[in-house]
Amino acid sequence: MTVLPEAGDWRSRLPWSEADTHKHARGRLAVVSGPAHRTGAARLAARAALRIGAGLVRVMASPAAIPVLAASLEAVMVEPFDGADDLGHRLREVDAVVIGPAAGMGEETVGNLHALARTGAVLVVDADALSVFESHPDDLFALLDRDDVLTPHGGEFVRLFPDLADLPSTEAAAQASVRADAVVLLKGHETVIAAPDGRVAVNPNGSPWLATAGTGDVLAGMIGGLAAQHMDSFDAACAAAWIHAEAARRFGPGLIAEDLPDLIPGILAGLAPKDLRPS
Ligand SMILES: NC(=O)C1=CN([C@@H]2O[C@H](COP(=O)(O)OP(=O)(O)OC[C@H]3O[C@@H](n4cnc5c(N)ncnc54)[C@H](OP(=O)(O)O)[C@@H]3O)[C@@H](O)[C@H]2O)[C@@H](O)CC1
Ligand SMILES: Nc1ncnc2c1ncn2[C@@H]1O[C@H](COP(=O)(O)OP(=O)(O)O)[C@@H](O)[C@H]1O
Repeated sequence: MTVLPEAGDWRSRLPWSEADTHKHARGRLAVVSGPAHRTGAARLAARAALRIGAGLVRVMASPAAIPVLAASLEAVMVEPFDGADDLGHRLREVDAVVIGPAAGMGEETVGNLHALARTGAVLVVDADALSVFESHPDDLFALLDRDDVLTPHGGEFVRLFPDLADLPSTEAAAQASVRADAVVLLKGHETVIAAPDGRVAVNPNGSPWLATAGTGDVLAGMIGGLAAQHMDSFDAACAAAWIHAEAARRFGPGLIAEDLPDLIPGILAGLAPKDLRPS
């Protein structure tokens, strides 16, 4: 088991911009939104993904949700889709997708995940897109590639891996990752990240200020944003967990999820190579 040091092994693998880059090359991420009255979670994830460096971020939504999203997003783009096949078609050239935050517990979420699995993008699967598979978790695992990332909190973990839930969290995450054949980030006061090749890390800087609604949605966006920049998925999950907790630690009392994305640049500035730091 590897316990991450303060700015762990992933630090040297953070995706810093090349001089000749452009927004498409910096990484294209999509976030699938919930319906019109449940768009906040996708917006949190999308903003976090931009702040962590993805070059181009789109929120995909039903036509009814578009006016709500368009009224509250600027740099994040908004795009309607009409059913799962259309979603998969529109996202055939993205690098990573976040699905689950407030996505809904219906067959629509299952269908969307099936379509996204065919795109080849790295999938960050969170919240409802995990819980909807409670009675048939193997169907979810069959859709995943090894570089996809599952991000359950404790309640979601029990739904997918009921027989592992009483194990110590490192062992539980490690076994879950092998079973799902994907990266598993098990959220909690001590977040554990496991990859199917046996890597396991415990995030060292957790902050209880994160125990507030929507912070997990931000984390999903951060992982997606790093994966979209072609960072290895396990490293992306480790880096995102550390930066996320560091943001909460620096902000302290009164933190709400909306605060987190705008704290990311200051943390990245401290991790950047000297020539890329703000002057
Ligand atoms: N701004 C927005 O739009 C936001 C939208 N959001 C969206 O809302 C939806 C519901 O999200 P959710 O996380 O509350 O959902 P869900 O897992 O169904 O129920 C929670 C139940 O599970 C249990 N539980 C056990 N362990 C747990 C743990 N470690 N952490 C948490 N729960 C744990 C616990 O049961 P208990 O143990 O208390 O019996 C609890 O009652 C989902 O779509 C999400 O994306 C949110 O992201 C917030 C911001
Ligand atoms: N007591 C705690 N100490 C440290 N981190 C916590 C604590 N409680 C929750 N967190 C973190 O807060 C985030 C909550 O995510 P999640 O439960 O998915 O919330 P939401 O669905 O509301 O976005 C996770 O990153 C989790 O690790």
